[in-house]
Amino acid sequence: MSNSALEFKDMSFGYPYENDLFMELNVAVQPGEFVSIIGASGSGKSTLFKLTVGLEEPTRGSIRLDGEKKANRLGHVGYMPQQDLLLPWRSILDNAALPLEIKGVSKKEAHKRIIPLLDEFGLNGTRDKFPSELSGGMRQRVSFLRTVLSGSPILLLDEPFSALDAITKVSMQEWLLQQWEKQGSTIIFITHDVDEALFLADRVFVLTETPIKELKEVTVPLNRPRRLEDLYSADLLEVKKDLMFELRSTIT
Ligand SMILES: Nc1ncnc2c1ncn2[C@@H]1O[C@H](COP(=O)(O)OP(=O)(O)OP(=O)(O)O)[C@@H](O)[C@H]1O
Repeated sequence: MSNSALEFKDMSFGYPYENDLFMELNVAVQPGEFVSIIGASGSGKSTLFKLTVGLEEPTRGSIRLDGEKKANRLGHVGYMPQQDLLLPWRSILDNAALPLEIKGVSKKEAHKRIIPLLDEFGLNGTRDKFPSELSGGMRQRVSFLRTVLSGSPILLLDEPFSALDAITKVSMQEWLLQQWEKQGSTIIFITHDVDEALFLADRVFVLTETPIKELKEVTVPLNRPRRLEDLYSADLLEVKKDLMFELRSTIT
């Protein structure tokens, strides 16, 4: 059996002078899986990401990527934030080139690698434009391309579509699923939106009580490729109802 892409093993963590937020948590995400994480504000979603990338370290237990405790997890995990963080003075091509340039690849070589990808990522005709000339959805495509170019097999996406309007959001979700199927990466996706969590993921992890000793887990009863109308199937509505009740019970 292959190693888990990401594994928390008996992992405990609390901020200094605070009670533990996670207590002996055991979670494993398999290679190529799409997992959503959902939870109320303050439930620990961002902290879970900070632990995964190594910005925080567990107080007990371990975090493994591909079966190994890595000293520098930041270099092994791609991160896509809610805001696109594109540099306004750089063209789209130069923005996309940034992760390669940081790794020491020359600008010319980076451009050579990226130009064919622009088309693949639905960014045809944008290479010489600047971020301010692109819609929010297009900017997030560039941001995702940049995350993929980090070369990491595991991608952490932190509410990447929460600032988009409802229609753009749905088309970006469909687009993301196509990209994920093509790339074969492992994706962990934080969201506040139950429909989004269910539409995208194989499994949804729900952050409920604190300290978190286990993640409540829901397997999404949908086949792939996903279709928008699947969100209205009877099985899914039942799961959605349970998730909504679960989340509501966490809000005091
Ligand atoms: N640097 C810190 N020092 C101390 N406590 C912190 C720190 N960062 C977060 N916390 C606390 O840890 C808990 C979890 O915070 P976290 O940001 O992980 O939640 P979240 O689920 O991502 O919330 P949101 O959805 O609002 O982003 C909260 O009670 C928060 O106040």
